[in-house]
Amino acid sequence: MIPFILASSSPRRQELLKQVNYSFEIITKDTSEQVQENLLPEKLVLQLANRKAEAVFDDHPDRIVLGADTIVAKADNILGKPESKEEAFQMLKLLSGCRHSVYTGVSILSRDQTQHFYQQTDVEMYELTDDEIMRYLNSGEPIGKAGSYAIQGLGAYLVKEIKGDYNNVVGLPLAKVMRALAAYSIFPEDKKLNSWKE
Ligand SMILES: Cc1cn([C@H]2C[C@H](O)[C@@H](COP(=O)(O)OP(=O)(O)OP(=O)(O)O)O2)c(=O)[nH]c1=O
Repeated sequence: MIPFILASSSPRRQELLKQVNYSFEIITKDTSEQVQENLLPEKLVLQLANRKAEAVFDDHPDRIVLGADTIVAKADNILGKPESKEEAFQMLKLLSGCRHSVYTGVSILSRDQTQHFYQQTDVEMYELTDDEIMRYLNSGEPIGKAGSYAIQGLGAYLVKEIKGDYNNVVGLPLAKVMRALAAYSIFPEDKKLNSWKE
């Protein structure tokens, strides 16, 4: 099995793919996160995911390369990763007591085929007091997380309900990704998974 390239430095994406025994190697390249204004969230994540995948694919045109991007959207507000504690506070204040959507775009490039897709998961947060937000910020967890929270960590405390794929909120719509990768015959061959045949 030839490992594919994960063009992402996100530890969450790496964990999710390890969880299902995929063989992959991580190669990343810095790309700009600048996009034109007023882009729909789904278009935005697709554009950024494709940019990340393309930058690596250009150097490795004979490989399968997967890029992804996650953002949080509430009405017209698009929330990426916070650049400061103050910005993280504002984001959580905006999300408090409301519903928002998490979008992850995925781009899988190879010489033979190209696949682009996105997934949307709707999340409702509990009403948060300023004190709760401050205590959460002090944990340091919001750094590097779209929307300033991590559902898989202490951020679980903030989330009342979700509708859709949980893994998509963490950073990768795993079911869709596995189904897309099945097209390349690189399904995990872990003996433990098919030991019932022996
Ligand atoms: C909403 C949410 C986001 N996140 C994370 C997933 C992503 O790592 C991050 C969004 O940032 P991204 O820009 O999508 O990814 P990244 O900068 O971490 O990695 P790379 O650009 O190299 O691919 O937010 C969580 O871990 N948990 C959550 O609940």
